[in-house]
Amino acid sequence: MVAGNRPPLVGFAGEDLGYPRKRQHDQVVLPNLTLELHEGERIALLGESGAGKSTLLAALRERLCREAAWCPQQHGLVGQLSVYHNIYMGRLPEHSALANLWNLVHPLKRPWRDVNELCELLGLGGLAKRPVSQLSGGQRQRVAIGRALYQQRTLFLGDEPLASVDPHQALRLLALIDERHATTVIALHQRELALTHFDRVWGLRGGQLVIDAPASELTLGDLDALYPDANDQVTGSRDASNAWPTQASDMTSLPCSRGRL
Ligand SMILES: Nc1ncnc2c1ncn2[C@@H]1O[C@H](COP(=O)(O)OP(=O)(O)OP(=O)(O)O)[C@@H](O)[C@H]1O
Repeated sequence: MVAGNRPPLVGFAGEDLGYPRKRQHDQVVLPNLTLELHEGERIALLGESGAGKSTLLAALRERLCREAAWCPQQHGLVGQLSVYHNIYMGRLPEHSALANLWNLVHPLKRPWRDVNELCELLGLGGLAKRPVSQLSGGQRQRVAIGRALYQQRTLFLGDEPLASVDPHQALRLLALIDERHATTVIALHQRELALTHFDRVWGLRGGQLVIDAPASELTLGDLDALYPDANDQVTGSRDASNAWPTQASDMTSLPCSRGRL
């Protein structure tokens, strides 16, 4: 989407992002960062492990506060609690303490219905009562996405929310996220997906934002440059074993349906 002349939702102008340290110098991960996020943009955030994706997402989250739904890298789920209760947690602050306590034992009618509908869309139909500790990695990932969707915000920030799901599920989940959020910033490592399903790419390397460009103007080779090991891999070609479908309609396999300085 073209940002036009509208002011950004959030922007950094030559700012240092990183982590404060006691009795030492602060650790700056992304020095002198300048970027803007505009309403309606779908941003793929790429970079090798340790490049600073989580650091940037944490800074965006801090700025956007309650405007943004948040899907963390470590999921942050409570294993002993059911899928329902973990997804319900997305809106815990909206209910009274008494309602939340009651809901632990007797799920509230409307949230129970809404969460079950969401579970169907996420391919978790029939699992609402199951403890999260008894789910597969991909199912847990979908619960974490479900909890973020249940927050019902206009913005979605996700730290590798598609890391544990297969390519077909990833497309369906992305479609769900896009359907419910006007603006998204998603960290991921799937370069093809970044080019085919996002408007814009932010690429981090060596503490710098080295790519900030429309996806349509980039090639796989451009994204390879973000990864020092890329020379060992296939560049610009598609291995049939990990090729991404390009349309959500290509999918058939889903069972149902840190602080700034
Ligand atoms: N809480 C923290 N305190 C201090 N340094 C941190 C903290 N979290 C991360 N770092 C450091 O900041 C740098 C960037 O980490 P970050 O988690 O943002 O990278 P990333 O791109 O998200 O990596 P990954 O793909 O592995 O999740 C790394 O050097 C990391 O060691």
